[in-house]
This record gives sequence, structure tokens and C-alpha cells, in this order.
Amino acid sequence: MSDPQPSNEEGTTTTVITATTHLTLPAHPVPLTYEELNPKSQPLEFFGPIGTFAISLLAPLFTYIFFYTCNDAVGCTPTTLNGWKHAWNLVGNFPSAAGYLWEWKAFAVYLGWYVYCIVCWKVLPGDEIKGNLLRDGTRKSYKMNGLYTLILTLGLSLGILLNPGGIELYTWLYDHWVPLVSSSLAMATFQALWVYGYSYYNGELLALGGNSGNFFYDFFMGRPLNPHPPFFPSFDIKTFNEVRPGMILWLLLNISCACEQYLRLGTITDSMWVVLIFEGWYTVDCLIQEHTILNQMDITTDGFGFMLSMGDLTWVPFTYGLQARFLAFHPVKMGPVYTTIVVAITLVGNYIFRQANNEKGNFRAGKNPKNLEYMTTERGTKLLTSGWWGRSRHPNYFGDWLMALGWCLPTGFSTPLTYYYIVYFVILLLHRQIRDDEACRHKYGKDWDKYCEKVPYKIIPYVVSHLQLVDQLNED
Ligand SMILES: NC(=O)C1=CN([C@@H]2O[C@H](COP(=O)(O)OP(=O)(O)OC[C@H]3O[C@@H](n4cnc5c(N)ncnc54)[C@H](OP(=O)(O)O)[C@@H]3O)[C@@H](O)[C@H]2O)C=CC1
Ligand SMILES: CC(C)=CCC[C@@H](C)[C@H]1CC=C2C3=C(CC[C@@]21C)[C@@]1(C)CC[C@H](O)C(C)(C)[C@@H]1CC3
Repeated sequence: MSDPQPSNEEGTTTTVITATTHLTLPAHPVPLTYEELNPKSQPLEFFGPIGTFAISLLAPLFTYIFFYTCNDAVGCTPTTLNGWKHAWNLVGNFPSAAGYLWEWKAFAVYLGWYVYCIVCWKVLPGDEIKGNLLRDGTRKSYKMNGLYTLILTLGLSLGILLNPGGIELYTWLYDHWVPLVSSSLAMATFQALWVYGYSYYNGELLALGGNSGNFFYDFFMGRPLNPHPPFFPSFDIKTFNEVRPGMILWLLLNISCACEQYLRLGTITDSMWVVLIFEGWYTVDCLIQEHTILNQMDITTDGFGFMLSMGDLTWVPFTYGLQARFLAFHPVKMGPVYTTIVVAITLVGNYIFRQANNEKGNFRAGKNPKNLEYMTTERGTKLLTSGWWGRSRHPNYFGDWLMALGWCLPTGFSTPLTYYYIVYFVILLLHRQIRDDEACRHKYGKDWDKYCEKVPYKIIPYVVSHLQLVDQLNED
């Protein structure tokens, strides 16, 4: 088969690009009332209000637990009772500013960082990209200049590091870990509360899954779909948070941890290099591909609430940074053989992740350079059935899992805590796969079942999932 997807709509200026259309509007749209456009939803995801309330408390709590049970004052002993007792004693009495629960200076620095990211968004050049067609028939426009923000930030960082005393200065982030966590959490909570409250007043489009009327549920899932600050409709809080202040901060925190290790050891270990380079590359890659987030469920479907504000601003930088922080005070020398194995796993993961995402990205942008096979659905959209998307229904998740493993392995085997990331990530993507499958079944109806028959493997190519086995046994 050839003839790929119809190409994207041309924009009105040379730099305007349009993301994939996910919604077909009727030829003669009937004006809908606000209530019809924003129907009430059932609070069913994440075990409803109780589940979302529990995650809202537990996720921030775990961010603190990861620090207090794993730091240079106690070691990394979350598996022993003594480790927990020691950790508990340190809450509020930590010997250095790294463990202070709150510090106004850290809050000011965090606020400065957030404002810096906004200024970069405003002043740096970037393509204007049209987002997907929304339920109300409009499209939002997004300025894509996250990569320039990253380049500028890394340039400034290099300037600091090359100056005398620069390395010591850069460890300020490592030395103020917990107050920075608290500051990001304050920002995330403020944003989630504010957008929730504001969505009742400004008549904006709501997320179909975040309008249940239950405060805890809607606060977590996100009531507004595309919130923006008053008077600044072009500043989309959700896409801005998704890849900038949190993702870039994660890379800066990793650099800070490497500086700390260098000051302690006089060198940077192979394990730290591997973590720094591969996790850093994930951020760079994500910002190179920034426009692709416009087609992801977080942007197209999910509202902006505590899940995303906390996930983007707190969870991503401070828990994804655990491996590098651990290596700063607990250096691991991997040696050439182990390094080769870890690098190989990560590179294979990265290859699958990128190939899969490129194949779909190109296809959705109207290109099919590999001439991959596809099926046409009644809805008009086409689905790839060969290449990576013919091997499993989420090959990109499989690649991401391999990379996640490659990020944890450099921390050695002295503590299970640094492997939290792979455990969390397996759960996150399994759950995401279920949500996406449901959304696709809803979107494509019988065509999705046909696709599932052609491509029965959910994430890992050629590996039948446990659930599929149960289904088969039941059928037998
Ligand atoms: N590091 C982290 O914390 C996280 C990383 N990720 C990564 O982000 C990336 C994006 O993930 P995510 O947004 O969940 O989803 P995907 O990129 O997997 O996109 C899913 C969508 O792709 C389309 N699609 C599905 N099958 C096909 C097919 N055969 N051919 C063409 N299109 C198809 C469907 O949308 P449609 O048909 O409408 O286009 C579907 O809804 C992944 O690589 C993931 O690993 C995700 C979450 C967290
Ligand atoms: C514990 C808890 C409540 C977690 C909330 C989940 C969030 C951490 C994740 C939900 C979706 C995410 C995405 C990314 C980071 C994690 C969260 C926010 C992402 C920005 C990572 C980088 C990728 O390239 C991505 C842009 C595709 C991705 C988007 C989804």
C-alpha cells in the first residue's frame, strides 16, 4: 500500500503547522449550549474520588520519602526499620539545607526559575503550531520554542560551570533538594487549585473526564482542558508545564548531582556519565520533538489538574532525578563490561522508542517514507499495521521501558530504591495503555477490534500479555 494520510493543512504564515485532526465536525454544526458541550462525567478513573485523593497525598509524600530514606546522612535504607526511624528523625532536623522542609530562598529561586521559563517562552523565537481541532470547533495555537529554552539554559549553565567556583555554585540545587521539592509542590498545588476555581467563571472548554462535580476527583484529573492565565490566552499552562519547567529542571538537577560527585571524588564515575548522558538525551529529544505532544492524550483529552501540575513540576524532576542524586553520595564504578551491557540496553530502548514514535509521527503528518502497510478506518483515519506498529500496539512504551531499565542499572544493586523508576514506569505505561486502548476503541469502534486482531500484542512485541492469556483461557 502507498498513499499515506492526507497532508496537514497549510497555515496562513510560513511557520504555521497544524497538528493531526482528531475530531471530525459535522458539516452543518448545530450550536451547542455550554452544558451540552461540557457534559458531566463519571468519576471512574484511578478508583474514583478515593483513589485520586489517595494519589494526591501519596505522590508528594513519596517524593519526600525518597529523599529522607535515601541521602548521605542515612544512606539508602528504605528496606530496614532503622532506616525509616533514622529518616523520621531527620524530618525537620536535617543536618543541612538539603533536607529543610521549607526555605524562602529556595522558593524565590524556584519562582525565578519558573518566571525565567515563561520569559524564554515569550521572547525566544519559535514556530507557531496549530493544535488539534477542539470540540467547540476552535484550534489553539502553540509557540514551540522549548528547545531554544533548553539551549539557552545549558549555555548559561556552561558559563557558570567554567567560571572559578562555578561547580560549587551549581551544587546549590543538590544542596537544597527538599526545599525545592516543597516549592515546586506549592506551585503545583496553587496552579491546580487556581485553574479548578477559574474554570467555573470563565466559561472555558472543560475536559470530558474532569467534570464530575466531585472536588477531589476534578481537582486531580483536571477540570479545564486548556487553561490559561487571565488576559493571556496565548499562554497555555498545560503544554508549557508538560515539557519545560519540570523536564529541564530534571536535567539541571542531574548536572548538579554530577557536580556534587565531582567535588567529593575529584572525578565523575562511568555510572554518573551514563545516567547524565542518557537521561539528558531524553530531555533533549523530548524538546526536539516538542510539537508531538500536541497529539498526546495529556494534551488532547486530559484536563489540567493536580495529576499533571504535580506530575510535571514535582514528580518528574525530583523523583526521576533520584538515580543521579544517589550516585552523587554513593558512587558506583561499573567497569567496561557492565557499562557496555547497560549502554546496549539503553541504546536498543532508545532506537525502538524513536523509530516507533517517528513512524507514527511521520504517518500522522502525511508522510510514509518506509512505505508501511496500513488499514483505513470508517472514521477516515488510517492505522499503521506494519513496521513497529505492526509488532505491538504500543512499541514506543516497550522502548521507553528498556531505557528506564538502562537508567536504573547504573546505580548497582545495593538498594532497591533506585529501581523505583522502572516499577513506577511499568505501572504508569500499563495503565496508560489501557486508557489509550479504551479511547481508541471508542474512536475507531469495530476497526479497532480489527486492528487488535492484526496486532494482538499490547506493548512487548510477540509477548502475549497476562490478560490476553486469561481471555484465551476463558474462551477455551
Ligand atoms: N517518561 C514519561 O514519564 C512518559 C513517557 N511517555 C512516552 O510518551 C510517548 C507518547 O505516548 P502516548 O501519548 O501515551 O501515546 P502514543 O504515542 O503511543 O499514541 C497513542 C495514539 O497513537 C495513535 N495510534 C495508535 N495505534 C496506531 C497505529 N497503528 N497507527 C497510527 N496511529 C496509531 C492513536 O491516536 P490517533 O489514531 O488518534 O492518532 C493513539 O491514541 C511514548 O513514547 C511514551 O513512552 C508517556 C508518558 C510518560
Ligand atoms: C504519581 C503521579 C500522580 C504521576 C503523574 C503522572 C505524570 C508524572 C506523567 C503523566 C504523563 C506524563 C508525561 C511526561 C512526563 C510524566 C507525566 C507528566 C512526558 C512529559 C515525559 C517526556 C516524554 O517525551 C513526553 C513528552 C512524551 C511525556 C508526556 C507525558
